[in-house]
Amino acid sequence: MKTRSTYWQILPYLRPQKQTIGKALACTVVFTIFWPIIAWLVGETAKFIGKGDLQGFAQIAALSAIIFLIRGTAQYGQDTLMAKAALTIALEIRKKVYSHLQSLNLGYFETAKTGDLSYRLTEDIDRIGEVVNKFFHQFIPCVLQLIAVLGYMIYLNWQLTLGALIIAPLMAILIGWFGEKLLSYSRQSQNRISDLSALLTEVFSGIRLIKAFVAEDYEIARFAEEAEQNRRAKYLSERIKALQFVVVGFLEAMSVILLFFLGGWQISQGNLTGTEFISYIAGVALLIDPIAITTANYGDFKQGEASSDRIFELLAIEPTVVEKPGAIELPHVTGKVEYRNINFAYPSQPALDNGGKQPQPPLDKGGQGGVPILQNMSLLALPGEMIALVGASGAGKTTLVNLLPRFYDPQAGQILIDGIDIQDVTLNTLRRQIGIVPQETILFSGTIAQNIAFGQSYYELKDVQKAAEIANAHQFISEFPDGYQTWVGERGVNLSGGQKQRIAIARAVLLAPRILILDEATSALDSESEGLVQEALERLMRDRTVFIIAHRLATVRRADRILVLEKGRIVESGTHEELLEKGARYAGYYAQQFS
Ligand SMILES: Nc1ncnc2c1ncn2[C@@H]1O[C@H](COP(=O)(O)OP(=O)(O)OP(=O)(O)O)[C@@H](O)[C@H]1O
Repeated sequence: MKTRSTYWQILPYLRPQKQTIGKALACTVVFTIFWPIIAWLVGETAKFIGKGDLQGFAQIAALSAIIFLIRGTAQYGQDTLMAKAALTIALEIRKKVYSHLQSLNLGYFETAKTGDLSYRLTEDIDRIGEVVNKFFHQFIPCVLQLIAVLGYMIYLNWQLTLGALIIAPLMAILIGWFGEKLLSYSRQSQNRISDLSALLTEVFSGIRLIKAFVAEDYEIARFAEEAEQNRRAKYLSERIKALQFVVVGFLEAMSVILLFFLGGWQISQGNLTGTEFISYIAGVALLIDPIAITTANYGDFKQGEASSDRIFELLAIEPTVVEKPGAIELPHVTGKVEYRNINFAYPSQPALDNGGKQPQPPLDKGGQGGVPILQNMSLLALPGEMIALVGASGAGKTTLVNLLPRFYDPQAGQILIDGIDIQDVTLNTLRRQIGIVPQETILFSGTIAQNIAFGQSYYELKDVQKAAEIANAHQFISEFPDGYQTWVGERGVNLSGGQKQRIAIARAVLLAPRILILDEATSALDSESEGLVQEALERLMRDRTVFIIAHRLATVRRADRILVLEKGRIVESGTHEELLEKGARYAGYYAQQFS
């Protein structure tokens, strides 16, 4: 059961805006004070017109002009100040959610749907901004207007007002019921949109595969099904909204009829004059808008609560890889790496709930992982040593190297670099000393130079160029008309697999880490490209401690040590010659590849 609305969690974001909100509310108060005055003006105008007193009417008209000018100025202040506060609050929440996501560990993103995350970061946060805006900019002014106008009506004739308000509790109950319905349908509808957005991200990033497998029709059907679910959920919430307007409108009309009846009766009893009744009716007319707006607001707030739930659910997920308090900076290392009795299992991951009702419990802190992946793993890599990891798919090679930059933490054991436990150092200083060249190079939107200097806020172009030269990338980059300023990534220039890899190598060269993790590409490159990549890798690896997930025999052969992994254990270790001589697993792989 949900106990407290997640809206309360917006409060800390409101605090820094309290001055702006305060000024906006001051404008609102000025604006509101004029409502009963307007009702009074209507009565007075009717009186002067009824008497044919044009001079009196002219005075009232001049007064009205002044009143509307002041009121307009207050309204402008209220609108702009509130928009400013709401947009800033949305911006702060967006920045907070984004930096929170960046702090989550890699494992989280392996299960999260990227489309869903981007929906939360865009649409859901916008909706929270709208709720804040509407709350201060519409809801509070309307409530104040209701209070001011009702006060004036009670002052004119309390019996009449009591009669008009008889229907109010019934309305409140109905509005509450509609609100709950709307909240539930909005949650469904928002989750559906997230699903749709997740599906689109998946489809467009895998479009090549879809075409290769002629899966277009299948994907169209899948999209149509998701889009239909989305339409259905949205339609249900629109139907509830429409019904709400009809029911509330009907009750409003009934209360007006009742009012006229009671008004006539009060006039006949001599308790009310005709002019007062006109002012009174003007007051009633002034109530209609705020009632309609607050009713609609209530629906909006309930819909917005689903977005708020989804945002604070994200913020409640705790990163599992965190720095210790008082973590030290890892000094410049020589590159000695030691794994001591490491046990590791991937933590069981709760994905974000699509029902959206409850914030998810934080990810487990690594204690109760699932199937053991690495078992009692120990190894020592000396500075400058090149260690090749080989083994069947799923043996745990990637997992082993992923523990070094602390993408995950092991459940037991220690990893030391130059004798310092990596748990004791800051993540930045640890990761900056480990270069990674992944199997598949990701290029971000930006220039080639920015991509090579990725993650560095300041860089010299000459250093980038030098890195590119070492990585055998300078020549092809220079052939582009814009050279290093050529735009890559989305909607940028297309680079071949080999060119991308050389950019990734240049990245690592520029970083100049003492420790290097290479996941050798398995995709076939043309022989020229392969030669250039290989040469670039050789230069990159020189004098560094290298862990290489090796697929090419050439690499394996020249490694200082080859570790053969099987089911999370090192089952063989030695040089190429030693392992061949042993005639066991490695020799088997070798024979298999050559045959
Ligand atoms: N994020 C993850 N969550 C849960 N299990 C995972 C995750 N990543 C890998 N695994 C599992 O861990 C085991 C080891 O995977 P790992 O990627 O380390 O193997 P590998 O030897 O590098 O394989 P390959 O050569 O195919 O890349 C596999 O059974 C895999 O299914």
